[in-house]
Amino acid sequence: MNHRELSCSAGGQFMDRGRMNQNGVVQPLLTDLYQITMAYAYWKSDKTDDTAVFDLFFRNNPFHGEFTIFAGLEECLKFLDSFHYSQSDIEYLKQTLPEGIEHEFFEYLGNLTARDVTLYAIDEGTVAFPRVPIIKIEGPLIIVQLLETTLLTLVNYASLMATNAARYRMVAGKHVKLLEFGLRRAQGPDGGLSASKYSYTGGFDGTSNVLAGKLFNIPVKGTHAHAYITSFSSIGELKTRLLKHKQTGIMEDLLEHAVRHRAMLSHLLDVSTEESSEGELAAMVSYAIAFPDGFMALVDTYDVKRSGLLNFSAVALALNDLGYHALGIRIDSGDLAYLSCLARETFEKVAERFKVPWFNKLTIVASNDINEDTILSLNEQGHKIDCFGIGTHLVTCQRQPALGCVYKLVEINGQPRIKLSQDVEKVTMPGNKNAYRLYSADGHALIDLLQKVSEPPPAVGQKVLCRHPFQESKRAYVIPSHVESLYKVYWKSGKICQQLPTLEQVREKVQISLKTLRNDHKRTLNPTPYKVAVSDNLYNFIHDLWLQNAPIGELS
Ligand SMILES: Nc1ncnc2c1ncn2[C@@H]1O[C@H](COP(=O)(O)OP(=O)(O)OP(=O)(O)O)[C@@H](O)[C@H]1O
Ligand SMILES: O=P(O)(O)OC[C@H]1O[C@H](OP(=O)(O)OP(=O)(O)O)[C@H](O)[C@@H]1O
Ligand SMILES: O=C(O)c1cccnc1
Ligand SMILES: [Mg+2]
Repeated sequence: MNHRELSCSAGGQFMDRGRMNQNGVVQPLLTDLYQITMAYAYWKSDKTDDTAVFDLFFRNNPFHGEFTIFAGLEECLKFLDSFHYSQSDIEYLKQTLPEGIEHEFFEYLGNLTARDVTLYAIDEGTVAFPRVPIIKIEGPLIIVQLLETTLLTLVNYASLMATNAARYRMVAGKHVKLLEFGLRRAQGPDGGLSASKYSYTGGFDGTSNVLAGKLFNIPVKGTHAHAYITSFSSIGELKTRLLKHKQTGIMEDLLEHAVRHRAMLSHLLDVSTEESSEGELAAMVSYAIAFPDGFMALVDTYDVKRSGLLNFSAVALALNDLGYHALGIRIDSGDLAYLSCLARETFEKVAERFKVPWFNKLTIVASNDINEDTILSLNEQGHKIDCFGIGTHLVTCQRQPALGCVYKLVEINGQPRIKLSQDVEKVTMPGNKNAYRLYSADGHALIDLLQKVSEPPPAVGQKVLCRHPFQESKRAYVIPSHVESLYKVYWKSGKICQQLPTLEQVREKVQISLKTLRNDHKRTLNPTPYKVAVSDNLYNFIHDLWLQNAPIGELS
């Protein structure tokens, strides 16, 4: 993989070309061959001056949900900014495209940029709904066609991942920490980086992925693996037992403190020291010496109750003697509800007996194949987990591995285009459209409305007829208390023309935008679909065009 310039852009300011760093794999050849063969055929048929409008949208929300978080916009803009076929790209295409391609076409490709393209989009981090284009792109037909696959790959997984993360955040509640641990299981290195970035956007608090931390300025967090515990089998293996007292600076034997506390704890917790693992104790002592201010230990390697909690508490009390406060534990197997409650009870007993009130507040991290349903079930059972570490099912989007965003031609040279289908849901909405979100007086989003660009926007306090795009009898009057025009011009005349938010700001936007959705649209089981409508004018326009384009069959 050729990551030429893996780097995140610093957001928050207008970006100029010099600052436009992008994952090096995102380049014009990261596309399907058919975009380039079509480009040649368009060029041959003298369509270089044709202008087109394409809509980028999805038809169904993922994960049996009724909302999607739009993400990936900043990467699309960086791609437009850097769009240019290099000399070696052109050489490769010369060898790869069928023989007989006129050399002037390669010259044309070599001079192509996205300067004449205009891109409209909904803000990144906003909730979005089926059939409402999240990006609308206008410009010379050939260039806007060539952008299709790359824009889709930049938006599809990003939005899927941000939506998945937002759903985990909703079920976990706002007080529980969520960490993304998925790199080892992700769809390759680039998938892993995107997963870390967009799970943060969706509401995770950090990642274990160090490169993602560096590139995107996401908090990086972590504990340790079972290997660390199992690499020790006895206290005799400890090469050092000494740790400096935090306040006095005097070196003390941490192991000696831990062994003394362990003996006392074994009565309090009713666990025999013989049953517990000496290797685990040695591993924890050595880890505590390495990170006296950040001691967080895995307690499930042998037995949480009979070994892990006893050893952890002994080492944490030993650290306390030397002026340090441990952070907590991680549980990575077994019944996470039961074991987290057991751990909290243990900490409460220790807090009381040893007069260390902060022991009550030790962090309990849980991991091991966690998904949305596990969290819901743990919530029902009652648990004392403060932080979930989630890998596989988050990053692979277990419940639905792809979002079906598509990119469809809706207008060419000012003339609308419609794609018909036996499946009504797949018929495209023709023409250049604007999108509005209408809000009720209590601040909730009521409906998204698509109109032809020539129509005046809906006005606050005025009745608007909102029609189902395909079912004639489904319509409703809406009197909005607030009207939001969903599109902003993000790219025009070769420049990004909005101040781009930082990743942090996009992450905040996700939560703000989700708050505007009624709870029944967000519930996990059978959520209510959010309404997406068209104006009466657009309804008639679509259906007239449909009749003009659908052949009339003949029965014989
Ligand atoms: N209280 C609980 N309620 C519902 N699901 C749970 C609960 N505790 C754990 N789980 C989930 O149950 C599954 C248990 O996984 P598994 O059967 O592999 O057991 P394990 O504890 O990992 O076993 P091992 O000790 O062999 O590693 C995980 O997906 C975990 O997230
Ligand atoms: O379970 P996930 O949601 O994917 O979270 C990440 C997992 O990765 C680590 O162990 P790994 O799975 O590599 O090994 P183990 O489960 O066999 O200990 C960690 O201990 C978690 O269990
Ligand atoms: O830091 C951790 O605990 C971690 C990181 C990656 C995978 N599993 C756990
Ligand atoms: Mg595992």
